[in-house]
Amino acid sequence: MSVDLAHIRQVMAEADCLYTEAEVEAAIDRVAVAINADLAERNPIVFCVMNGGLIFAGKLVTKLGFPLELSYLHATRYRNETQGGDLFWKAKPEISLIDRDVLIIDDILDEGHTLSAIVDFCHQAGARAVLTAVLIDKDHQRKARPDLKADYVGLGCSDRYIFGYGMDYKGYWRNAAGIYAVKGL
Ligand SMILES: O=P(O)(O)OC[C@H]1O[C@H](OP(=O)(O)OP(=O)(O)O)[C@H](O)[C@@H]1O
Ligand SMILES: Nc1nc2[nH]cnc2c(=O)[nH]1
Repeated sequence: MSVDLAHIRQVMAEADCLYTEAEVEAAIDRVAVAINADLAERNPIVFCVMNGGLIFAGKLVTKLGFPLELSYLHATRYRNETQGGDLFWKAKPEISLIDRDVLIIDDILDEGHTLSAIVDFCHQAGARAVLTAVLIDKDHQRKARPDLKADYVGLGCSDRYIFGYGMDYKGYWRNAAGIYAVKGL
């Protein structure tokens, strides 16, 4: 499928900026302070959820001042679309989780099916504790479970389709240095 780059550029030009780069960086700092306070003695395995978690995870882990192991996993249910479907595992963790404390880092908690499935997987794989950090939590009533929350949340947003800081619009603008909402979505 060919990509209409003019459309991709137009989406950026018309988008609403929800958070500037400075605001996102301040949120990442706050999350790092909380995680440093909680996990410094727990020798965690930290997983970045690809692709969207890449920027948040990369920035966050450099602010964590304690020993940790860093890896990635790849589960997707949007696959460059703006509507979610079934969860598809592209890469499961290979490192043993038995009796380990695990921190999952992702960009967004939307309906939460992705994070729930990843947390369940880690528990089934023998993790002692599974904690979650998301850059942004979307506010609506469609969570996979009503009580679904991440342990560490940088920012909140209204129920719109957002991109930037790792989050894509049709595979693009993960590189945007701010968090934007698509006009009309
Ligand atoms: O809370 P949910 O409704 O499950 O949605 C959140 C997930 O959706 C996005 O992933 P996506 O499947 O788009 O893959 P990507 O990370 O490669 O963009 C995002 O990175 C989260 O992992
Ligand atoms: N880019 C992006 N990915 C998502 N995955 C779930 N919700 C969203 C969203 O609003 N934006």
